[in-house]
Amino acid sequence: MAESESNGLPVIDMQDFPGQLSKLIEACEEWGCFRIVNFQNFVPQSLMHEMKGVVRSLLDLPIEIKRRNVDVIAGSGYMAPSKINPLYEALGLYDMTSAQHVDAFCTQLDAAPHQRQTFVRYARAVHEFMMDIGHKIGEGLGLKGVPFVGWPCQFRINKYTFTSESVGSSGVQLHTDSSFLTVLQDDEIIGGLEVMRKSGTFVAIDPCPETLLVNLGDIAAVWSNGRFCNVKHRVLCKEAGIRVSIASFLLGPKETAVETPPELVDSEHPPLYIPFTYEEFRKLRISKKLHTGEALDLLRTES
Ligand SMILES: O=C(O)CCC(=O)C(=O)O
Ligand SMILES: [Fe+2]
Repeated sequence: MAESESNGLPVIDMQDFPGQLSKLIEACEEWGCFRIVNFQNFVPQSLMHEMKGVVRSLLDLPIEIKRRNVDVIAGSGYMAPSKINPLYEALGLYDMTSAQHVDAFCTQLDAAPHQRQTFVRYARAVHEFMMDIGHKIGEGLGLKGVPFVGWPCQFRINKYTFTSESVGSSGVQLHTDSSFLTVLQDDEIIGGLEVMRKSGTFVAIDPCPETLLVNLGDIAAVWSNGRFCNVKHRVLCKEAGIRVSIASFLLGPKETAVETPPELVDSEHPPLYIPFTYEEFRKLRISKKLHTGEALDLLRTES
């Protein structure tokens, strides 16, 4: 798949490294979003396919069961269709790197043994994949250490009930992810995702089976000292059908402040943000209702 087939969205080939390091960094800076191909040694197609089946059946459970999926941190559990997002609902868990959290989620939803196994395999595979992308980002920036070890990973499965009557209305409103990096297995048939370029224009991210999408979030903008783009995105209903996506969010350091690697700070690039933890940031975003990255402006060194 080439950029010309993806509305200009960069396509990163996992089997072409270190050749694609500079392309990867440019994608992080200019788009904050890219498609990935040839990652089968991390996340096999068969596992993506099986996981999609599991996710569909969990999202089809009766609402009384879905409601058992309570929040561990604000916004981590079940989200029922609401006034703001009537076409959307989601299930999720706070940290897919924790066997206990995955187990608790599966128990809440009465998952069958084969569903649990698929979930555990997917969580492990996607986490390793995220760490590898993180590693490559570090390498592309010429960093010495390997960051991102021990960072929690939120997990969310999204269902959009699109009908011909809802075409043109919003599935999920414009937002940035609060995370450092999000790996998205988007629906392979039903489109609707759009990313906003820095210029303000929207680009449709059309379905592309057998690939994964990466979005960078607010923590990536902080961690990179303003170099990386926390991409704004939304989902619109453009056609009738059930749209299902699987999102895994590498959040930020667990208890310590988000730290910019020293290589990215110098007299020409002074620190842009005061030190804060991911948890503090998440609370600020929620309490101020700032979901498109503006919460970062409250944490700038000169504000
Ligand atoms: O469903 C999608 O394609 C996007 C979902 C999303 O943006 C999110 O879960 O943060
Ligand atoms: Fe998102």
